[in-house]
Amino acid sequence: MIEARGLVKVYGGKPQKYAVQDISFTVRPGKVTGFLGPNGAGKSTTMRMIMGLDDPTAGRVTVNGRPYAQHKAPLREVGALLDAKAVHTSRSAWHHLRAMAATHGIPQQRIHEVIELTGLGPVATKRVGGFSLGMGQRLGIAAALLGDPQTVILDEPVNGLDPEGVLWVRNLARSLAAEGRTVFLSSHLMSEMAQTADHLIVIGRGRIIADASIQEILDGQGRARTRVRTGGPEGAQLLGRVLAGPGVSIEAREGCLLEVSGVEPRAIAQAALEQQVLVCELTPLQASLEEAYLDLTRDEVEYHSGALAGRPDAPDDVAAPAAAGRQS
Ligand SMILES: Nc1ncnc2c1ncn2[C@@H]1O[C@H](COP(=O)(O)OP(=O)(O)OP(=O)(O)O)[C@@H](O)[C@H]1O
Repeated sequence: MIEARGLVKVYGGKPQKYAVQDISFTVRPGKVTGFLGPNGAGKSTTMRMIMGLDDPTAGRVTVNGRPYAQHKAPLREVGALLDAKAVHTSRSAWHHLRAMAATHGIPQQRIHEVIELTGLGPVATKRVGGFSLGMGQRLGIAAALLGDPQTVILDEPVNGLDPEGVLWVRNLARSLAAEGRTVFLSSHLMSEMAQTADHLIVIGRGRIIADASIQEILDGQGRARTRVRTGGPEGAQLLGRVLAGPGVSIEAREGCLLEVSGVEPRAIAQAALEQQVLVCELTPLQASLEEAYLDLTRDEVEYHSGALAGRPDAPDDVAAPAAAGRQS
């Protein structure tokens, strides 16, 4: 279990930079919790504070009831992959893990287990300097699991991995959670988190903007739309005019097809009945998770892409690709 209360991190310089601004959250055991946010949102800073690598400017964070530094055997409580490149490149994977195990009183048998678990067997005696990105990530995860910790923290674990590697990390995270461990993974990709996490904590510009299950995040968008297909274009036009009003958005897709938000499907059916408009289809559409995420973080991204920068409508445009990919 990870508990953060009133956590603040300010970096020096002028002006001072709030990397994390008064955040509180709990990461519970038995679940995969995704820590999701755009680049520069404060994910790595938060994870570094959890691991005692950065001191909070204010607030407190504990792992399994205590600050990291107060655990007698921290590697057995919490294992983390924060920077996969932070290893001696001249050492072999085996030597890297053995050095860690030796300083933490971990038996050699456990080194064999994590090498087996992470598929590093064939390269265990090779120099880490020659490792591919994927092998480096696997070694970082092996190191995180070395102490058989109750809590596992992985910062962007699928970054740079091939599809097989991504699937492997996903399955590993899920199986660790199924064993009752606390699993906390960061990512800036909703598509990845949607397939791995049970619960999401969304951060933007150092503030928590959502802390909920995936379903709750979808439900909370309030952007439910309804696809309405009428018997002919005149009916669609008439219905569009009747439904129009404050808070209602109506998009004409084709002659006979409307997408309506801000009106319940039943009220649409009622209006069609009153106007004697034949309705051939009335389908509730749910916002995609990607769309929900873009909506949540629209104002929280540090930098929009160059092509959009400077345009007054930039934040709205950022959501356009997801809107185009809406699923029914
Ligand atoms: N050592 C530092 N000194 C000054 N500013 C920093 C430092 N580390 C991080 N920051 C700033 O704090 C903010 C949060 O950074 P952080 O790395 O925690 O974000 P992140 O969500 O992990 O982003 P990314 O996905 O890009 O890694 C950013 O604006 C970053 O530039």
